[in-house]
Amino acid sequence: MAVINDVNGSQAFLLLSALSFLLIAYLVTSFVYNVYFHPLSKFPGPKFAAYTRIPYLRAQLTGKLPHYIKALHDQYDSNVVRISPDDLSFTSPSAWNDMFVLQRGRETFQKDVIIYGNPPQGVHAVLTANDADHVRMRRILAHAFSEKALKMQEPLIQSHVNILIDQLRQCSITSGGKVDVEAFFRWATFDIMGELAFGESIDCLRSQRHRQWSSMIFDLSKALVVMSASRRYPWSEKTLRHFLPKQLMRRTANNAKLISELVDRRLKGGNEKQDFCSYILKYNDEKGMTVPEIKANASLFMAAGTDSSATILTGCIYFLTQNSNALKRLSHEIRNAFNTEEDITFASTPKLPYLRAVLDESTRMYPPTLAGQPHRVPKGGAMISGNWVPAGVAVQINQWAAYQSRQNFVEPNTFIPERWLDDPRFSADQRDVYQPFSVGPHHCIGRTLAGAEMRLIMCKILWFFDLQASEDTKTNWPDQLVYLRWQKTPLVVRLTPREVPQTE
Ligand code: HEM
Repeated sequence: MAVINDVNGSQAFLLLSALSFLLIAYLVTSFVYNVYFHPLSKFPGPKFAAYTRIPYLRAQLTGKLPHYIKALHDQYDSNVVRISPDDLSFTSPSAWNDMFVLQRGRETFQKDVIIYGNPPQGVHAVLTANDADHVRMRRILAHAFSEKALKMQEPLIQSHVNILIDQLRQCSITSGGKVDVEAFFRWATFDIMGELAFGESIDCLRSQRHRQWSSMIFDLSKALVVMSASRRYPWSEKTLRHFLPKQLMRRTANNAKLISELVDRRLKGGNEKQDFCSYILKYNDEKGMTVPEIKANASLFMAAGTDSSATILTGCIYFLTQNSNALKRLSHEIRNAFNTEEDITFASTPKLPYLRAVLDESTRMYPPTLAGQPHRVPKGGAMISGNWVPAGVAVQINQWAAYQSRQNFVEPNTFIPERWLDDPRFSADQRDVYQPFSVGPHHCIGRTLAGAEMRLIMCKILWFFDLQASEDTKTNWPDQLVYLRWQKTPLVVRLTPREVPQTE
């Protein structure tokens, strides 16, 4: 009996030893291959990141992905780094065109489905649609985002900006001047986009009813990051889904239902409003969009067209409160450009050069789009910024890392609007790398709208109020985690209503 046990024991020992040996051999071989022989081994980056995705996933799940990518670009002093076994990050200006602009004879770079995932109910909006569907949807949507449409939409947007100003005034009176502008900008941009996407107000500024919707975006983007990390491994996607907060999942489902009802109501409502649907209905022919696609796009507008502008506006207020010269110069420019409030319009505000510089510099310091837009290199490979990259590799441009790079900007970590005004101190700035709205066929369709909205809001705020930091303004406010978007915390500043010239 003892002999049999000994034989079994030694067989088990041999088996275990063989398995351990195979495992070690596999780990060593894959390390040596990934680090020294992989087609990406020529790119700079840490050996551990070349070997395993663990550092990337850790950064992603702890809300520090842009920080991780920026640190690697700084450490290797390079505008291309290998951030995981098959991911490259670029911060060079030419990478934008090389990746996103159509090139004859080359297939397009496709969005990395591991990151973007598949849409609920399988209906894609314009952002993730395949090339043919993208062209079809974009053709219809272009009418709703044209200069002409924007002109017609101005009264709607002005009315919401006026509500914002009234609400800020009331809040500043009741709270001794202290106002959390982060919340107000989020509510205002939701109200404006609700009006344009559904033809009715979500009314976050005046009522509590839908405010939860606007604050939910932060939790939702965390959940999206967890899901996208989990898609890396087939076993983890289904498992991790069970750990997402049930309340968030319930609220997301309720939201989707609400969006669907709002679109249904709008589609029944005819064509007299100046919102997006009026254009979609007018130009929707047999090659147009289906109702589920209209709903998917309405949902995208609420996600893409609200927090992005609100982030730049909040960042802009923060940087102005920390830079008294810039605040003084901008207040002076705005208050001298107009005679009365009525002069502040979509047509007049682009004429203010310092305002443009302040908004660009706020966007450079605190860009709202932080996902890096990971895309896969198409069949046949591609040249990106002078580097040959094989097919299938995931490539991205992380805007924050690119804008904070000393290879691209002089004094990159300092807020200096003058750099956008041809100040010779900044002649070495690589301004071409600054593409907050991306380039190519998928560039932001709401770019003109966002610019008009942000200029209007900034002008009206500095027209009606004196702005100052308050004792509650955190001086390190932008030190925030990132889950696709900055996880913004309240920004409490002092707004004091000022005497303004009255309309005759
Ligand atoms: C300052 C504010 C904004 C910034 C910085 C911004 C930035 C961007 C960027 C970088 C993209 C490309 C995303 C990608 O390819 O993965 C994009 C796409 C898009 N944006 Fe914006 N956006 C802003 C405001 C808006 C607004 C107000 C709307 C209005 C609804 C909007 C609607 C869209 C849509 C629909 C797309 C997808 C376009 C396509 O795939 O063809 N954005 N935006």
